[in-house]
Amino acid sequence: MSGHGTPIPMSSHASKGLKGQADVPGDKSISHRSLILGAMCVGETTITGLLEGEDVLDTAKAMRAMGAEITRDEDGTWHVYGVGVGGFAEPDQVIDCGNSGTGVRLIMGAMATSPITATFTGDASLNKRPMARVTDPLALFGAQTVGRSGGRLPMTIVGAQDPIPVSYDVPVPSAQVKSAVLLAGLNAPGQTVVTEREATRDHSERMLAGFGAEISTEVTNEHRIITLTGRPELKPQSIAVPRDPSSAAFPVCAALITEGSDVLVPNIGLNPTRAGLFTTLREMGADLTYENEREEGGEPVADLRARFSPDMKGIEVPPDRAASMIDEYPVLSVVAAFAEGQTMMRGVKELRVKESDRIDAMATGLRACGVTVEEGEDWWSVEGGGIGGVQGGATCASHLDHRIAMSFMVLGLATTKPVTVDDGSPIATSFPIFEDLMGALGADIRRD
Ligand SMILES: O=C(O)C1=C[C@@H](OP(=O)(O)O)[C@@H](O)[C@H](O)C1
Ligand SMILES: C=C(OP(=O)(O)O)C(=O)O
Repeated sequence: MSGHGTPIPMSSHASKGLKGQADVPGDKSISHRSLILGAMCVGETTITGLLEGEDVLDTAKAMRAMGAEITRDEDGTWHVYGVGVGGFAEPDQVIDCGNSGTGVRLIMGAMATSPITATFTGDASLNKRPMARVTDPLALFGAQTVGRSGGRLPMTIVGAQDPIPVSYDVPVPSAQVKSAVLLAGLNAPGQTVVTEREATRDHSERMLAGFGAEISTEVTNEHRIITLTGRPELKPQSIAVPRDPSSAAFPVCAALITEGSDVLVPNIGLNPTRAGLFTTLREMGADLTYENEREEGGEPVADLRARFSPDMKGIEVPPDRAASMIDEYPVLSVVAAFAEGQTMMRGVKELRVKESDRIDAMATGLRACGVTVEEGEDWWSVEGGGIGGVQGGATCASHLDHRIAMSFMVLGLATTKPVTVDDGSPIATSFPIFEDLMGALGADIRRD
């Protein structure tokens, strides 16, 4: 878990000619879901390419505490022996999900329709994040919740004894909320229906179908209506987790802003519910190409090739693209600082309730590095200074947020003076090999 250990101050220094291949780790969203769905089958699920970051390891611990047997071979293959839908055991300790919103929200959903009680907590960041968005729909299934004021962790959920299926319109664009409701629906007899107005990442829908659940999605002009039939017998799977586009974003963006760079990031999923950053960068004029485009496991995949792009222009990012790149706005704001003109990002208020208030965290650090940033509740804009136009030289706070820490480390590769973060330890939640991988490309990132 991040935030419990000693802070790791890090600095990033002007670098040139990033070169080579960046093999980024497995997808975080799919990794959490592989463990949770594996725990909800009877029999053995095998997982390769699992992201072994702290967030996912905390989910593995939680699934063990609720009765699943989970082992890891020396070669990195994971095995989950699940308990079946409705088969969770009551954990005898508090479940600590560390820094992970996905972990805690999905697990709360998965257990809320089982007759067990569980108490959840997290680190200082997670315990500030809103949980009512999940516990409100879980109450409709018959679960009861007691938490801190404002719907914060620590929080106890008493699972429903006789769960009833639910129809729920998700009021915020959130795959975590959608997924919590679907996972709760697994143990409710009958049909659970979830409606979302903006398409969010659809890994839960795809994986539930893969595990044999009866699930369908009806897409209209305004909605996506997902219908799940409860009490399926999920069938164990063999899962090869694809690489994480949200992690690929860091070496890709670093290559675009550092002179002489040419980096290949192979095997990245381009599921349209995740690929918004890459579309945006290409619209800005980035030299970012998709090589070897193919389908794997029903998902579009390509090798990304990113080269130094001195002529990028600021753009207006369409608000309806926000969900497909929600975790990538911090690093986009870094690229925007090196483009010519203004980049305007609207429809992004969800950024304020992530591991940190990401608009505030990036705006403060970028301004300290000499970049003009403006913001409102639901939007922000960055004035680009072009390549060579950003001073740097500041120490930026990471606020227990991996994406903020990594974004400032990318910034410092192309600023005139080095950029420092007060604490890089949260990087291990999603990208434990970040420093080694960036170093191997030629990025000068140091522990201070
Ligand atoms: O479902 C998921 O795996 C995730 C959903 C997103 O969160 P929200 O649902 O809060 O938008 C995203 O920010 C997070 O990193 C992973
Ligand atoms: C928002 C994120 O994660 P989570 O909500 O799972 O903490 C993220 O990884 O950027």
